[in-house]
Amino acid sequence: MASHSHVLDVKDLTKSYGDHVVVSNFSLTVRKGEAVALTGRNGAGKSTVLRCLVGADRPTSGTIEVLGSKVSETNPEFRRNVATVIDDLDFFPDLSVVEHLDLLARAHGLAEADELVDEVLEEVQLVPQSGQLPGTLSSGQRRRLALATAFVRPRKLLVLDEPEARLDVEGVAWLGERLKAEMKQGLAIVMASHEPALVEAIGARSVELGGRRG
Ligand SMILES: Nc1ncnc2c1ncn2[C@@H]1O[C@H](COP(=O)(O)OP(=O)(O)OP(=O)(O)O)[C@@H](O)[C@H]1O
Repeated sequence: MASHSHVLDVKDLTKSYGDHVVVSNFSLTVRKGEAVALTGRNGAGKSTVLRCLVGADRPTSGTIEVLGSKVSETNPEFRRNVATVIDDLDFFPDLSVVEHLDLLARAHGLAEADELVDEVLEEVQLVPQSGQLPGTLSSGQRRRLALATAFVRPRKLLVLDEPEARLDVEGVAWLGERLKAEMKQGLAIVMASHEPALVEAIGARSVELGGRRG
């Protein structure tokens, strides 16, 4: 698998909802250590592309491969390679912050899960909230928890939908530094973003989506 030069290879992705063509013949390749920012107005199709990349939605036509494997939410190898934060509402209501991170780190069989969870909790500044349930967190804290879930699991491609949303200024700066460090380790990133400062901070290649209105 290490021989694949592209981490992500999207060819001629088209996605329609009924008669509404949201994304038309979209192609993209992303290499190891590279970041791509999907930009474009509200409704341009950014989230639609991201959902297709992670297997949460199916393309109408076209192909998507991650390290040479077709996208499949049920393929363990695909899930080991792709970490995603496209929705921060998907938490178990009765598991605390630390329990969410523990569960993920252990489920993915990461070595030294306890240490990793402690480090990530510290980094996202949720140590004081570690025993709280997701429903009792502020919206920015929930976003930090969502980001933390991506950092306690294996990943070669990170897919993020507006990761800056609801983060304070300091949080956006932290995220930029964290993503840059991940890229140095070889992580490929695809994100949708409305925050030029973040796109610039990580040196992401901008790809504008321009679907028609309506
Ligand atoms: N399940 C669906 N059924 C019908 N139309 C949909 C569905 N999901 C998305 N769309 C439509 O697809 C278009 C693209 O939506 P998408 O969420 O991908 O845009 P976006 O670029 O991420 O926008 P934003 O910047 O507002 O997040 C919109 O016109 C939206 O209404």
